[in-house]
Amino acid sequence: MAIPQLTLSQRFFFDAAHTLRREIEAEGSRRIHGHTYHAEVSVRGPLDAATGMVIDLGLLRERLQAVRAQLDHHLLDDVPGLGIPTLENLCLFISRALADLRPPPSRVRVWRDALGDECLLEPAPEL
Ligand SMILES: Nc1nc2c(c(=O)[nH]1)N=C([C@H](O)[C@H](O)COP(=O)(O)OP(=O)(O)OP(=O)(O)O)CN2
Ligand SMILES: [Zn+2]
Repeated sequence: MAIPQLTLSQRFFFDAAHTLRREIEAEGSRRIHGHTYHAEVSVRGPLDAATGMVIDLGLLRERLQAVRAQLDHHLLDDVPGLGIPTLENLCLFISRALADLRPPPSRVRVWRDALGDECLLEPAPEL
Protein backbone atom coordinates (compact mmCIF):
# COMPACT_ATOMS: atom_id res chain seq x y z
CA MET A 1 0.00 0.00 0.00
CA ALA A 2 1.32 3.46 -0.90
CA ILE A 3 2.48 5.56 2.06
CA PRO A 4 0.24 8.65 2.29
CA GLN A 5 1.98 12.00 1.87
CA LEU A 6 0.64 14.89 3.94
CA THR A 7 1.26 18.63 3.76
CA LEU A 8 1.57 20.82 6.86
CA SER A 9 1.70 24.62 6.62
CA GLN A 10 2.46 27.45 8.97
CA ARG A 11 2.30 31.22 8.52
CA PHE A 12 4.05 34.24 9.93
CA PHE A 13 4.15 37.93 9.15
CA PHE A 14 6.76 40.62 9.35
CA ASP A 15 6.93 44.37 8.92
CA ALA A 16 9.93 45.60 6.98
CA ALA A 17 11.26 48.51 4.98
CA HIS A 18 12.96 48.47 1.60
CA THR A 19 13.84 50.41 -1.50
CA LEU A 20 13.46 49.14 -5.04
CA ARG A 21 14.73 50.33 -8.41
CA ARG A 22 11.93 50.07 -10.95
CA GLU A 23 11.10 51.29 -14.44
CA ILE A 24 7.63 52.43 -13.33
CA GLU A 25 6.55 54.18 -10.13
CA ALA A 26 10.28 54.76 -9.74
CA GLU A 27 10.20 57.74 -7.42
CA GLY A 28 8.13 56.19 -4.60
CA SER A 29 9.80 52.81 -4.85
CA ARG A 30 13.34 54.12 -4.53
CA ARG A 31 12.49 56.02 -1.31
CA ILE A 32 12.63 53.92 1.86
CA HIS A 33 9.10 52.67 2.51
CA GLY A 34 7.51 49.81 4.40
CA HIS A 35 5.18 46.86 3.89
CA THR A 36 3.54 44.19 6.00
CA TYR A 37 4.55 40.87 4.47
CA HIS A 38 2.93 37.49 5.08
CA ALA A 39 4.67 34.18 4.52
CA GLU A 40 3.51 30.58 4.48
CA VAL A 41 5.82 27.58 4.54
CA SER A 42 4.59 24.08 3.71
CA VAL A 43 6.35 20.78 4.27
CA ARG A 44 5.20 17.57 2.62
CA GLY A 45 6.15 14.09 3.67
CA PRO A 46 5.08 10.75 5.05
CA LEU A 47 3.50 10.27 8.44
CA ASP A 48 5.96 8.99 11.04
CA ALA A 49 3.99 6.14 12.64
CA ALA A 50 5.93 6.51 15.90
CA THR A 51 5.00 10.19 16.39
CA GLY A 52 1.83 10.54 14.30
CA MET A 53 3.45 13.62 12.74
CA VAL A 54 5.04 14.70 9.46
CA ILE A 55 7.06 17.26 11.45
CA ASP A 56 6.51 18.66 14.93
CA LEU A 57 4.73 22.00 14.41
CA GLY A 58 6.60 23.36 17.44
CA LEU A 59 9.91 22.72 15.69
CA LEU A 60 8.63 24.32 12.50
CA ARG A 61 7.45 27.37 14.53
CA GLU A 62 10.88 27.72 16.15
CA ARG A 63 12.55 27.76 12.74
CA LEU A 64 10.04 30.22 11.28
CA GLN A 65 10.57 32.54 14.25
CA ALA A 66 14.33 32.46 13.57
CA VAL A 67 13.77 33.45 9.93
CA ARG A 68 11.26 36.11 10.99
CA ALA A 69 13.83 37.61 13.35
CA GLN A 70 16.14 38.21 10.36
CA LEU A 71 13.41 40.14 8.50
CA ASP A 72 11.00 41.79 10.95
CA HIS A 73 11.70 45.51 11.49
CA HIS A 74 14.74 45.32 9.24
CA LEU A 75 15.71 47.32 6.20
CA LEU A 76 15.54 44.47 3.69
CA ASP A 77 18.18 46.09 1.47
CA ASP A 78 20.71 45.31 4.24
CA VAL A 79 19.73 41.71 5.05
CA PRO A 80 22.70 39.47 4.17
CA GLY A 81 21.91 36.88 1.53
CA LEU A 82 18.55 38.36 0.49
CA GLY A 83 19.64 40.28 -2.58
CA ILE A 84 17.24 42.74 -4.21
CA PRO A 85 14.30 42.88 -1.78
CA THR A 86 11.46 41.55 -3.94
CA LEU A 87 8.77 39.00 -3.10
CA GLU A 88 10.65 36.55 -5.33
CA ASN A 89 13.91 36.86 -3.40
CA LEU A 90 12.05 36.67 -0.07
CA CYS A 91 10.63 33.28 -1.15
CA LEU A 92 14.11 32.05 -2.05
CA PHE A 93 15.65 33.44 1.16
CA ILE A 94 13.07 31.70 3.38
CA SER A 95 13.41 28.47 1.41
CA ARG A 96 17.21 28.49 1.74
CA ALA A 97 17.03 29.27 5.47
CA LEU A 98 14.87 26.16 6.04
CA ALA A 99 16.51 23.81 3.52
CA ASP A 100 17.92 21.54 6.25
CA LEU A 101 14.48 20.78 7.74
CA ARG A 102 13.26 17.22 7.30
CA PRO A 103 11.08 17.12 5.34
CA PRO A 104 12.36 20.31 3.66
CA PRO A 105 9.89 23.02 2.59
CA SER A 106 7.85 21.93 -0.44
CA ARG A 107 6.32 25.35 -0.98
CA VAL A 108 7.00 28.91 0.17
CA ARG A 109 4.51 31.71 -0.37
CA VAL A 110 5.10 35.40 0.38
CA TRP A 111 2.44 38.04 -0.11
CA ARG A 112 1.30 41.56 0.72
CA ASP A 113 -2.39 42.04 1.38
CA ALA A 114 -2.56 45.75 0.50
CA LEU A 115 -2.57 45.24 -3.28
CA GLY A 116 -2.93 41.47 -3.46
CA ASP A 117 0.68 40.85 -4.58
CA GLU A 118 1.92 37.31 -4.05
CA CYS A 119 4.85 35.06 -5.00
CA LEU A 120 4.85 31.27 -4.81
CA LEU A 121 7.96 29.06 -4.88
CA GLU A 122 6.82 25.54 -5.70
CA PRO A 123 8.29 23.10 -5.41
CA ALA A 124 10.92 24.69 -3.21
CA PRO A 125 14.29 23.39 -4.43
CA GLU A 126 16.52 21.42 -2.05
CA LEU A 127 19.29 24.01 -1.83
N1 LIG B 1 7.95 41.22 -9.46
C1 LIG B 1 7.87 42.14 -8.46
N2 LIG B 1 7.45 43.38 -8.73
C2 LIG B 1 7.37 44.28 -7.74
C3 LIG B 1 7.73 43.94 -6.43
C4 LIG B 1 8.16 42.62 -6.16
O1 LIG B 1 8.47 42.23 -5.03
N3 LIG B 1 8.22 41.75 -7.21
N4 LIG B 1 7.66 44.86 -5.45
C5 LIG B 1 7.29 46.09 -5.66
C6 LIG B 1 7.42 47.08 -4.54
O2 LIG B 1 7.55 46.52 -3.27
C7 LIG B 1 6.56 48.23 -4.45
O3 LIG B 1 6.88 49.03 -3.30
C8 LIG B 1 5.10 47.92 -4.40
O4 LIG B 1 4.61 49.10 -4.78
P1 LIG B 1 3.10 49.29 -5.05
O5 LIG B 1 2.59 48.14 -5.85
O6 LIG B 1 2.97 50.63 -5.61
O7 LIG B 1 2.52 49.17 -3.61
P2 LIG B 1 2.43 50.28 -2.51
O8 LIG B 1 3.77 50.48 -1.92
O9 LIG B 1 1.70 51.44 -3.06
O10 LIG B 1 1.49 49.45 -1.56
P3 LIG B 1 1.35 49.44 -0.02
O11 LIG B 1 -0.07 49.74 0.22
O12 LIG B 1 2.27 50.44 0.57
O13 LIG B 1 1.72 48.01 0.37
C9 LIG B 1 6.85 46.52 -6.98
N5 LIG B 1 6.96 45.53 -8.00
ZN1 LIG C 1 7.84 48.30 -1.71
